[in-house]
Amino acid sequence: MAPRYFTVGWDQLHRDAKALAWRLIEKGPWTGVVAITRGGLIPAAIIARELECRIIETVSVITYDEEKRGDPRVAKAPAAAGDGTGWLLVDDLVDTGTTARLVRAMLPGAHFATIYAKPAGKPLVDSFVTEVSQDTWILFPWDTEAQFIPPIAKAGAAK
Ligand SMILES: O=P(O)(O)OC[C@H]1O[C@H](OP(=O)(O)OP(=O)(O)O)[C@H](O)[C@@H]1O
Ligand code: HPA
Ligand SMILES: [Mg+2]
Repeated sequence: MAPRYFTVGWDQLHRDAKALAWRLIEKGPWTGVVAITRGGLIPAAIIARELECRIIETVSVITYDEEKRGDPRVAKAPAAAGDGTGWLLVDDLVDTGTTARLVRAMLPGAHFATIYAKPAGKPLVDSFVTEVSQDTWILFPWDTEAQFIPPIAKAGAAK
């Protein structure tokens, strides 16, 4: 398990996705957006809205079961997008780069954009917004919910 967590709320996710859209608008125009599902779906929706892009394609890659990494499996290949030229490929983050390597091989012409990037995956991304350390696990808003936490004094007394 990763030793530290970085919690991202909906507001921050929206802000960071819009910051990515600002970087991408000057690199376009784009034929369409390819979302790497599932994590790339919400970032792709926000970016497509900002870029006024109506064409959305998907590629589904399953690499993790919760925080455990396995062999990447393509559950759905992109139906359109050719070799990716003119298309924007969007994911929530790049971590080890396992997913990115696989998808880049399918769409070598695409511009690959993620909101967050860890050092091992950073060389595989064309555009990103925020770098986090390799030992940080990013908690996305769709994977979390708010819950009660006991006061520090009570938590300390239990030790
Ligand atoms: O750089 P990597 O080490 O490959 O990790 C990054 C990938 O892992 C997560 O997807 P996951 O496999 O959990 O599937 P999901 O998007 O459906 O949740 C995340 O959404 C990225 O796609
Ligand atoms: O840090 C992460 N957070 C959420 N999903 C992930 N998939 C790979 N790395 C991560
Ligand atoms: Mg994913």
